[in-house]
Amino acid sequence: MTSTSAAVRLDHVVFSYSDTMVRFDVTFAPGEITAIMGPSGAGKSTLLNLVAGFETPREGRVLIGDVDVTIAPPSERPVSMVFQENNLFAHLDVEKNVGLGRSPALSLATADRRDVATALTRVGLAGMEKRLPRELSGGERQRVALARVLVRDRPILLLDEPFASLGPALREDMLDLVASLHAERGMTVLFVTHQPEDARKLAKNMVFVEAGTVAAAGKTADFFTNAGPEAFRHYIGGER
Ligand SMILES: Nc1ncnc2c1ncn2[C@@H]1O[C@H](COP(=O)(O)OP(=O)(O)OP(=O)(O)O)[C@@H](O)[C@H]1O
Repeated sequence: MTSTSAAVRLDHVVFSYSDTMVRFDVTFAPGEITAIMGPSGAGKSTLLNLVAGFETPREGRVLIGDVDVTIAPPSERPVSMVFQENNLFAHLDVEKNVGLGRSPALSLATADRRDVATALTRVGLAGMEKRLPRELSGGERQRVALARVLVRDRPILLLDEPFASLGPALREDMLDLVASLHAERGMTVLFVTHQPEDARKLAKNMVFVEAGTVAAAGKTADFFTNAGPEAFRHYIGGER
């Protein structure tokens, strides 16, 4: 059940939308959680989309472990992703939404169904198998998305502000859940968040993105000292 962790590298990547250009040259440590922070519009989601394969670089390479995935379609990358919302198919019940992590056609063998049940129990949703997404709270929906991550069992997990719309207590619970799943599976996690406390609590490493590039990278603990990167201190100061 354990995913093999792998480093994620954006090697001199250049990408542009019509009027925005990003340049990323950065490595994410294998098996560790890295928080990605930075101002709105800085390019954090774009970075995750380049790793997931929803966007393709104009120059440079995307590497997962030793494998060059620069032009691989999303379905061929060893990656799971959880967004702020809309992770689930509205017309499919909880069990099927999780089962999709194992089989896009939902052709599930007995062992797959057992893994789905185990994952739902693991995230605290046993008994809710037949509910539709609209019959769940926001936190429960994100738990379903995490259960799908478990049955998908890929070595890379991309989290794009997954708990931003939850209240503080619930967010705390979800951070604990991610921390324990990471302790079990050891996947490489890239975690975009606007909350400094989330980064402090969960992430060993920090990447600070500003104006389409990595302005600073290092240990999270170092970022929060007086000697932390000035751009980051300025950003945190402005957020408070
Ligand atoms: N599909 C798109 N087409 C054109 N421009 C886009 C597209 N997606 C993002 N952009 C632009 O690219 C830049 C980076 O956007 P991105 O979503 O990566 O920022 P972000 O750091 O994740 O922001 P936020 O914290 O607000 O989510 C922004 O200027 C944005 O307007």
